[in-house]
Amino acid sequence: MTVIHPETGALTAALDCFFIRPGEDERARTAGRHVLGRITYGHGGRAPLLHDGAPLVRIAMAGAGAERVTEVWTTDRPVRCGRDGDLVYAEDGEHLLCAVRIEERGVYRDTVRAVYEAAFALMARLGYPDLLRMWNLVGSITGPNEEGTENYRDFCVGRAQAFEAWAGRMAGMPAATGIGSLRPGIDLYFLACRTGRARHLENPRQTPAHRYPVQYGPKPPSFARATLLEAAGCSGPVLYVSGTASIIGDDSVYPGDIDAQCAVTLANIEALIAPENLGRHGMAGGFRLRDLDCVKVYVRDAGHLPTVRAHCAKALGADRGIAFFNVDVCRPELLVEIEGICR
Ligand SMILES: C=C(O[C@@H]1C=C(C(=O)O)C=C[C@H]1O)C(=O)O
Repeated sequence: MTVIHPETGALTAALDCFFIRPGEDERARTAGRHVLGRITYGHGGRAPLLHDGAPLVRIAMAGAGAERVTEVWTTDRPVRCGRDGDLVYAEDGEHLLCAVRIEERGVYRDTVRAVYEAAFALMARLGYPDLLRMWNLVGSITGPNEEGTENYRDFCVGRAQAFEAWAGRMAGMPAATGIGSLRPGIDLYFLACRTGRARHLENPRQTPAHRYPVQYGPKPPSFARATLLEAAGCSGPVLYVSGTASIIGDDSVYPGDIDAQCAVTLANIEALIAPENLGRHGMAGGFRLRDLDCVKVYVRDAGHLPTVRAHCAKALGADRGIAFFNVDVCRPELLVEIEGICR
């Protein structure tokens, strides 16, 4: 159930997310609520810091001439923020948002592992052991590191090692995004919650990413296709949908064909969020494409943007305030990727 705020008329939920663009004022949406974090997908990237009582993450995702978008996370509970080494975080008693940046380096895996383990340790120490969503914005994602290994594969090794080291202490791998950014280095931010509310889902059309064969890299990507956050307080269940692309089984399909890749990506999401798939995982409920909100769409070639916009408007609704970014996807042949939140 979603509740209307008595004064502002805004929809309120225990944890909420919305986008603001240049010239828009966040105050109409934050009245009576507390900000858990702001993530600016803009022109410059910087290490995250604490600003106005919450983490401020700035990631280079908008090219020259492209519009900046800020993702604002709010909660109905008071927030406490802090810093732990390079990590900045905010917590509301139910949820934790934390962020960190890894500066450019020749090889990423050991640092990725250390940073992930530091985030896991913070989550455990503050009492939010269940990771529910991770975003990994990787500069030159399909480019080589100084050993000649692709940066994404290098990143996946460190992340997998962190999950292996914490196996038994973590309730599985959550929904994620692993996407290109426009600046060297890796920006990461995570959402975690108190124990027992997060359930992870796979997609009947896709091989679980953590079981991809070795041809895609020495360690498979550690993530689930979606994470369902059970209701808390006045909100209904929320489904966090991972970055989804034109992959069937473990194969990238329709290389070079943007229309077909859009269709497959949207069909993958439709199958993932459908009542049948939640039922398969022993969960009630389900969603349709038009329930997707806070949608971010990543498009590799700027020339494909109009086509992708048209596909998304048709399938998701023209009025959804979708954010589009012209960045690389984690496999060179993937032209488009879509993520969002169903509620
Ligand atoms: C597109 C895929 O993976 C991408 C990479 C992810 C990661 O490594 O965290 C998560 C979702 C996608 O952004 C896929 O494998 O289907």
